[in-house]
Amino acid sequence: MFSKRGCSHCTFQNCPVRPYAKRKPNTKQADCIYDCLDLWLVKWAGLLGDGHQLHGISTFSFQTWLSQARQSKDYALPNSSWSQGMMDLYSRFLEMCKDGTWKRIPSYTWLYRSTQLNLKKSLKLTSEKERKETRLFPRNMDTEGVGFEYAMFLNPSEKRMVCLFQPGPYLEGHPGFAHGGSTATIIDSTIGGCAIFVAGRVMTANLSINYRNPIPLGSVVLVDSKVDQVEGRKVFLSCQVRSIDGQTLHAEATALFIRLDSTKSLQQQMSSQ
Ligand SMILES: CCCCCCCC(=O)SCCNC(=O)CCNC(=O)[C@H](O)C(C)(C)COP(=O)(O)OP(=O)(O)OC[C@H]1O[C@@H](n2cnc3c(N)ncnc32)[C@H](O)[C@@H]1OP(=O)(O)O
Repeated sequence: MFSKRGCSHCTFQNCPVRPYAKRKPNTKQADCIYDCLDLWLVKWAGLLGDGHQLHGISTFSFQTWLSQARQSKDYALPNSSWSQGMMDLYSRFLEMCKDGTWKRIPSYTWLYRSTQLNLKKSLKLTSEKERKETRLFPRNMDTEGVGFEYAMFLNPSEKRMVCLFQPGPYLEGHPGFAHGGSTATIIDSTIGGCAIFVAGRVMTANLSINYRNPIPLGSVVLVDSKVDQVEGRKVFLSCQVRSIDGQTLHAEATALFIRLDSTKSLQQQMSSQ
């Protein structure tokens, strides 16, 4: 994707602009760099194939591309902030995906894109514009490694979802340890993801957590959740948070999720309460 030579027009190193990209007549070098960055975002977001020319890209607003790029970026892929422990665990689960037992769950800045549920018609809580301006809470930081670094894997036959979680320095509670609220967030997200795959549109009605041992910032823990029972619209789940070696139990939780009324939009559901 990247031209090793850099852009012949703006000299931006590692510029993705291909040799075929033509600098528009009378374009200043700074403008050219801006075009190149726009194109880089387009490429990064996988929004255009190789045959597309630079020409015309600059007519799109940078903010629009940034928003689309964010929504299209899969945040559950390894990045340079992942520790060796995180990488090893990730590789272990990827290996288990090969026979189809486990599935890697991509993660975007919008929940329902992550869960691949087609809820476009029923989810009318936010307009398209509002949706672009909101972000899934655990994916609200762009800088890699400072907040929630996590990747989830689903075992559909066991109705089980695991989450590899590496809390960064912005999640600090007591010095050096993850804030209990961040632990609750990752538990809720993991259990919630599991409930969504089993029951569709759900919301957390109850989440009960026992904190057993603090989680050091930068360490890697495994959040392991499963569906225990489904009774009508109620989905009961449980979860344990353990160190990679399984020796330390950091937290355990139980939760109740309620499947939302499928005949109503989320907005109708909310306004009827
Ligand atoms: C991958 C990332 C995943 C991210 C997941 C994130 C999940 C979240 O954070 S969701 C946000 C936090 N949750 C909320 O804001 C939910 C707020 N609560 C609500 O909106 C509603 O109370 C809601 C939707 C849960 C239930 O409302 P409603 O659909 O009207 O159900 P309702 O008729 O009251 O109750 C249905 C049944 O559940 C039971 N129930 C409802 N709430 C509870 C509760 N807290 N405890 C025990 N039972 C309950 C009721 O007693 C009833 O039981 P039964 O059928 O036996 O009489």
